[in-house]
Amino acid sequence: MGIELSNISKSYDNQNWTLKDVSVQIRSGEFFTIVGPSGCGKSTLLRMIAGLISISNGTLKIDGRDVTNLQPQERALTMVFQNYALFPFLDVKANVSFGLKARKMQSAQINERVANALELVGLSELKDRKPRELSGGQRQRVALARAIASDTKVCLMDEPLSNLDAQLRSKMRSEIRELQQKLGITLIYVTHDQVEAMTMADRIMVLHAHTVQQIGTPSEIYQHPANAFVAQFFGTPRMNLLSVHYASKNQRHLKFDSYIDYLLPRDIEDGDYFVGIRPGELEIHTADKANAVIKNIEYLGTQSIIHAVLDNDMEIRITTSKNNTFCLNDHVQIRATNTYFVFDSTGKAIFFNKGDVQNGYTDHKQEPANAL
Ligand SMILES: Nc1ncnc2c1ncn2[C@@H]1O[C@H](COP(=O)(O)OP(=O)(O)OP(=O)(O)O)[C@@H](O)[C@H]1O
Repeated sequence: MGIELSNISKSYDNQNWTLKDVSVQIRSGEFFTIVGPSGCGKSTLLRMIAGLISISNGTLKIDGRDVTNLQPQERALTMVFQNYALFPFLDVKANVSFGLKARKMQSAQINERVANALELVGLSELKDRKPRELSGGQRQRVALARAIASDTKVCLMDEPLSNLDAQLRSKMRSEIRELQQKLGITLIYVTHDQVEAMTMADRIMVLHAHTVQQIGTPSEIYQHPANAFVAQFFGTPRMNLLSVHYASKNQRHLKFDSYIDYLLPRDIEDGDYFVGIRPGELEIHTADKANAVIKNIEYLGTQSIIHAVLDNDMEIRITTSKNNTFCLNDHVQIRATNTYFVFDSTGKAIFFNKGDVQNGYTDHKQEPANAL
């Protein structure tokens, strides 16, 4: 079932917008991730879709039906929460069947659905256990089984893996993705973790400062970020943003040094810009003309992250291969390769250069939010 959000906004206090004008069409069977920093309104948006909180403005349609003002149980969807929301006094199968009993379903049908759902998440053996007798990952699977057993075509998940350790989280990511594909459900998944968003989703919505910053596939968002916020949110370590002041077409006064000079497009207007370069797209050399000093080296096994300070005091991050031979306090020369972005003074992406491809930018960003 497809889900259509049209100019959805939320104000908790009638004075400030927590979210403003969120519009998107989520396709049937799509894995759609909502990502952004803490407090940007991800849970608020999910809860509005679920019907747990009211929508201040805008329209929500599920499968073409206007559900903006309907109760949660009238919206034909299920939700999996961060804390799993299991009943501690009920065993696994009773937790999974709870919603079905509430819907007055026949017990033979309930048993079949519960057995199938537990089979799918690999918990058939543990069906008589209480939640306290399960590991975190197993509890998460009970919550998933409950969503599966309900047999709705839309499932909402709010940071479902945040209580799990890194290894289990990575395993559950692929399990959830596989289940979603197998069942063909539409899944809206909230996370603050850019890696989770990138690895799981068909498409990602990036939220920040009360508005949608960009909607796109993981590769669109990584290759063509709409603005400096999105560019820095995705990718580890973060993209470097180097401020450049372009004073006249004939004479460039750059806060960085002459190595960045040639990166600005030829026909750019006077003004302040940021050149964005991912740490893996910089080269580091021992050379006569040093322009930076190494201040810190993080050894990560397959690569090292070098933190250096440029002659103009700007900090810059560079990733190198595992055979890093540089040392603290080395004077080095840092050079840009030919993959980089240019953002205007507001952070909007206006230009990118990738290998031999140079291009102006199309504007993905929505209009900024107005005050109430
Ligand atoms: N019931 C509420 N009443 C008033 N303000 C609220 C309420 N719920 C959330 N907020 C505020 O709305 C903003 C967005 O909160 P929300 O929980 O949606 O963010 P989030 O992106 O999910 O954050 P996190 O990743 O930390 O869970 C926050 O500033 C929060 O303080």
